Parts: sequence; structure tokens; C-alpha cells
Amino acid sequence: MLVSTTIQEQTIFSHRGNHIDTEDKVIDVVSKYEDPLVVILDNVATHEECNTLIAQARDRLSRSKIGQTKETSQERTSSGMFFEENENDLINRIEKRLSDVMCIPIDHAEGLQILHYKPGQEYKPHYDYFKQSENNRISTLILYLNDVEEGGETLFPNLNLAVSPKKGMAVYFEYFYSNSKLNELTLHSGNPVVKGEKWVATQWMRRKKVR
Ligand SMILES: O=C(O)CCC(=O)C(=O)O
Ligand SMILES: [Fe+2]
Repeated sequence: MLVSTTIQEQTIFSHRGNHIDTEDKVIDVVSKYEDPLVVILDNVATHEECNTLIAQARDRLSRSKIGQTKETSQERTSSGMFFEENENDLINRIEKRLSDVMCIPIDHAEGLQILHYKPGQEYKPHYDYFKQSENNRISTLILYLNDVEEGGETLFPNLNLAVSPKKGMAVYFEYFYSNSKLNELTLHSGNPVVKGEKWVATQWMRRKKVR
């Protein structure tokens, strides 16, 4: 008898069931793409928390830079900013919650990044991990801070998966597989905003401590 087995690699995200019980909030698991793991989550932040994040970031935006060279580029036309670690009570609370969702200790977390896109602005297809790094990124959570009238989807072209921004929802994905083909499937873009504007908060996790 011929037995074929596929060995699925273990994922960082280890929650089972349709809910994630974090310290201060129950988060809903809406849908999952399995290989590589992409998880759509709802009720990650309240509308009030989303509004406050936007308000606190609004006056601190500058043209987004790209990669480790930190240059501006047509690849990424949004504006953005990083909060300091533990900058205030809200940032503390959100960072702690995202660390619970991502199953990675908070001291592996980069500062929370806010991005703002106006109509026509986009982030072309890219990987969140670096080609070479002593302490590479391993996972991403993109939290949508507002509803976008048209466009602005987070697109995974290799998976034929487009996630439409919705306030308080998030998309999580990871790229710490030993099979590099799986990591490469996490190529993604922020599609151009057509109508309205788009605000997101991005949390990246590193393999080793950064704080
Ligand atoms: O804006 C998006 O939907 C994608 C953002 C993104 O890819 C990132 O921040 O790395
Ligand atoms: Fe990205």
C-alpha cells in the first residue's frame, strides 16, 4: 500500500478555536489560509482605540522609508511613523495584546508603525523579512484603523488572496518556515487606495529580543 504523507510545519501562531483570549480583549478568528499561515482577525482593537492611534500619529508622519537602506522610494508612497516602545498606556495595551495574538514575547516586538495612504498611494509587492539579518523578522500583524471606501486591499499575489481593510480587523502572517518556498509565498502589497484614505498599524516580530 502506498501511503502519502505531507508533513506540515509547526506554526508560531498556536491558537485553536474561533477566539483568542488576550489579557484585556477577546479577539475573533474570522478565516485562515493554511500554508503559509495567514489569519484574518476581527475585534483586535476597538473603534475608539483605532481613532486614538490615528490622532496620536497624525502630526508625526513623514514619507515612508524602505528596507534597511532607509531611503524613500516609489515602491512605497505612503507616510508613516513609529511609536516608541511603551510610549503611553494605549501603546502598552495594544503592544501587549498583539504580542498575545502573535504568540511572541513583547521584547521581540519592533515599535508599532503607523502608515497613512491617500488616494493613489500604495506599497508595492514586498517581503517583510530581510535578505540577510542577524535578527530577522519572523511575523507581521497589520491592524486596519479605518474603513477604506475603495481599494487599499492587502494583496498576497502568490495566494490569490486580497484582504479588504475594515476598522478594528487585522491580517496576521508568518515567514519563519524552514521551507523557504513557504516564506516566499508571503509576498504582499498594499494596493493603491482608490477612494478615501487608509490607516494601518503594523507590528513586526523579530526572532530574537530587540528590547
Ligand atoms: O498597507 C498594507 O496593507 C500593507 C502594509 C505592509 O505590507 C507593511 O507594513 O509591511
Ligand atoms: Fe509588508
